[in-house]
Amino acid sequence: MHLRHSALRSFDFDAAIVDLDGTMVDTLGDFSAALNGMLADLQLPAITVQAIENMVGKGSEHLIRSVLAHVKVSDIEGVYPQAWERYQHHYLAINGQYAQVYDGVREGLEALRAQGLRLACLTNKPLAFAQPLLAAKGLDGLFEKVFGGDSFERKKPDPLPLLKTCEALGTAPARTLMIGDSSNDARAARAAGCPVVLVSYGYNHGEPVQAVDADACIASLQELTAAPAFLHA
Ligand SMILES: O=C(O)COP(=O)(O)O
Ligand SMILES: [Mg+2]
Repeated sequence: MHLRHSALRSFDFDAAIVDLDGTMVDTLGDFSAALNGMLADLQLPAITVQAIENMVGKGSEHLIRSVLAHVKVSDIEGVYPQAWERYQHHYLAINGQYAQVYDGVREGLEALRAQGLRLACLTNKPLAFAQPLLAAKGLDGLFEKVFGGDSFERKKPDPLPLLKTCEALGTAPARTLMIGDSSNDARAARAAGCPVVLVSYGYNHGEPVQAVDADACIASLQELTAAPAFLHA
């Protein structure tokens, strides 16, 4: 594991807050199926997975607006209500069918739990999408709390969802590790006062994740437990 700040070793964590898309589950196939179903219903051109990848991470509202702009819709706000209705319809119909849990996720999280850490999932995805996805992938039992992009007034990169999640767990932000895949997660964590580790394999808006200000960058969640000093200095 590449640690950028040796101070991280001095932390003894009570909990971890784990991002969903791009961190635990590769959901690009689901996003592609739901968005292209929506576009077909609206008689608009299809979008590639590569283009979608750079738009994921800031919640569904941002995603739909970005996709409509990408296919050159001029009246985005006029089309938005129907687009959102069609997107929800398609997403809920396929949720998890074209998505895969990344290697090492289950093992890494189980090991954190075995070390006594409490786990919460915090995603910018709507809660109504996140809960069935975690259940479909058999990950739901790992988490004491699950919060979505619509659970609080503001989404990541605002610190509010992290602070609210710490409050729900009853843990101090400085003793609660954020595990994510994008600058959204890192910025929210920094502002909330949570240490933050990013995975190298997710979606970071088309930018190299190694350039993001975080405490470590890891290739698998299993690395968190392969270096016990990281967790219990
Ligand atoms: O924007 C999304 O729907 C995905 O968000 P997440 O990376 O916070 O899970
Ligand atoms: Mg993510």
